[in-house]
Amino acid sequence: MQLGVVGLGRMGQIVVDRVLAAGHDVVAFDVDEAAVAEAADVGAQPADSLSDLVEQLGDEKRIWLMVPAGEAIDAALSDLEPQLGEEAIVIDGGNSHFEASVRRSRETSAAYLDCGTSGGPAGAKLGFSLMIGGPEWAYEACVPVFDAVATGPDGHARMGPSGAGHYVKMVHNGIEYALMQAYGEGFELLANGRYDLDLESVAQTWNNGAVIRSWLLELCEEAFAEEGNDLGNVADYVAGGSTGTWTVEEALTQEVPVPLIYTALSERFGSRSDRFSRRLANRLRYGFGRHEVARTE
Ligand SMILES: NC(=O)C1=CN([C@@H]2O[C@H](COP(=O)(O)OP(=O)(O)OC[C@H]3O[C@@H](n4cnc5c(N)ncnc54)[C@H](O)[C@@H]3O)[C@@H](O)[C@H]2O)C=CC1
Ligand SMILES: O=C(CO)[C@H](O)[C@H](O)COP(=O)(O)O
Repeated sequence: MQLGVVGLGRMGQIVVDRVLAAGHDVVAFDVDEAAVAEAADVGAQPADSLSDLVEQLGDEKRIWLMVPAGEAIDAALSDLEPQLGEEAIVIDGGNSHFEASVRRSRETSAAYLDCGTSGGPAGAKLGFSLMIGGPEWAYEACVPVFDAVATGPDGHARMGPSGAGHYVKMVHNGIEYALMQAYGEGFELLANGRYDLDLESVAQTWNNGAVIRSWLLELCEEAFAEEGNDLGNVADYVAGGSTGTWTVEEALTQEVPVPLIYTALSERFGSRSDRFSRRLANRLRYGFGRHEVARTE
C-alpha cells in the first residue's frame, strides 16, 4: 500500500518509520524541508508540495495528516481539495476537536477518517493506540496502514461515524489529566509526609504488581530517576489544556459529572500565575479574624 504523510514532526516521522518498516511505500511532505529530507533518508519519497505529494500517489490517494490541530488542518485540506475525489481517503491523526472533524468530513469530497492517536513519541517502538471514526469502507481500506502504525491489529478500531475517533481521544485525554493529577497528589503527600522516602523506589515498587501500575507511573519513576527525588528545577507550571477543556465542556453539555477531570484542568490553569484567590483568602483571614497576613517581602 502507498501512503502520503503530511507533517513530519515528532508524531508524523513515527508514522513514516512504522509504515515503511511494514513494507509499504510512503510519500512525505512537510513545510519544513529538513523534515522532508529526514523522511527521505529513511526511505520515503520526498514531495516538495502538497500537490506534488498527491500527484506521486497516483490513483489510490490515502493521505495521513499529522500537523498541529486547527488552522494547519484546514489549510492542508483546502490545498488538497482540488486533487481529491470520493475515492480518496484523508486521515487526520492529530488532536482535532471532534466537531471540527465532523465539519471537515462534510466539506471534503474525500472519505475522512478522524483518528485519535495515543502513545506519544515514546511509544514509537511499540506502536500507537488508534481510535478511528468515519466511513467503514475507508477504515477497512486503511487497515494495513493502521496495523503498521498501531501496536498491531488490536491497537486500532473503528469507534463509529465521523467524529467518534476524536471524541474518544478527547475523553482519553481527560482521563490522562485526572490520572496525572492523582499520581501528582499521591507523590506530593509522600514527598511532604512522615517518612523520608525514595520516590523512584516507591514508583518502581508500585510498577511491579501494584494495583495502580501504569505507563504514566513508569514515567513518574523515570522522572524521579532523571530529575531527582525533589524533581530538581522542574517548574511548578503545566502547559497544554485544550483537550481537557473540550472534555469538560462536553461533560457540561451532556450534564455528566466529571469532578476529577475538572479539578485536574483547574490545577493546570492554576499553575500558570499567582493564585489571586489564595492571596485574597490570605487577606480575608486578616479581615475576619486578625490572623497575620503572609506577605511576599
Ligand atoms: N506529541 C504527542 O505526544 C502527541 C501529539 N498528537 C497530535 O499529533 C499532531 C502532531 O503533533 P506533533 O507531531 O507532536 O507536532 P510537531 O510540532 O512535532 O510536528 C508538526 C509538523 O507539522 C508540520 N506542519 C505544520 N503545518 C503544516 C502544513 N500546513 N503542511 C505540512 N506540514 C506542516 C510542521 O513543520 C511539523 O514538522 C497534533 O495534532 C498533536 O496534538 C497526538 C498524540 C500525541
Ligand atoms: O494527546 C496527547 C497525549 O495523549 C498529547 O501529548 C497532547 O498534546 C496532550 O494534551 P495537552 O497538551 O492538553 O496536555
